[in-house]
Amino acid sequence: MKIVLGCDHGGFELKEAIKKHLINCGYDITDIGAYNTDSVDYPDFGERAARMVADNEADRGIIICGTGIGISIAANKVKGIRCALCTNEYMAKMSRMHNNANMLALGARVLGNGLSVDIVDVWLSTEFEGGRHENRVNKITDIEKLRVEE
Ligand SMILES: O=C(CO)[C@H](O)[C@H](O)[C@H](O)COP(=O)(O)O
Repeated sequence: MKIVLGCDHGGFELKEAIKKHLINCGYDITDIGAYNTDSVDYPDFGERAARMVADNEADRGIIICGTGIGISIAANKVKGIRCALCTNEYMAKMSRMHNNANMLALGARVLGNGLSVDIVDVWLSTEFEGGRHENRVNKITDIEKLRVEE
């Protein structure tokens, strides 16, 4: 599975920890930055990672800022993206089972590294349940179709 990682300065250290873990697990990782803790703007990285997922250059995306809020809002503006901001393993599991989330957002100033890695592991190993949830996810896609074409 190809995974794109992105973050702002607030998420840099957690992104590095997650990257190390995922490489050890054998995932194919693309790191689009940030590459240090110099101040940057989270929408740039949220959008870049989201476009890679939307364009099938990555299967999933994991993005990190201070709270996870700003970067998830930015990613969710990209057509085809369902980015879930998760603060625990239950949310991570449900975001896959019920919402078929293709991106995960984490808040580095909210979560410790250990919990974050556990959230990532659950999120990556949980399948979409389909069934009644398929129709609901399709309705989200229908909302996107109302937008003026990009
Ligand atoms: O977007 C955010 C909040 O929704 C992120 O937490 C950012 O990392 C944060 O806003 C960055 O703040 P800073 O004071 O510039 O470090």
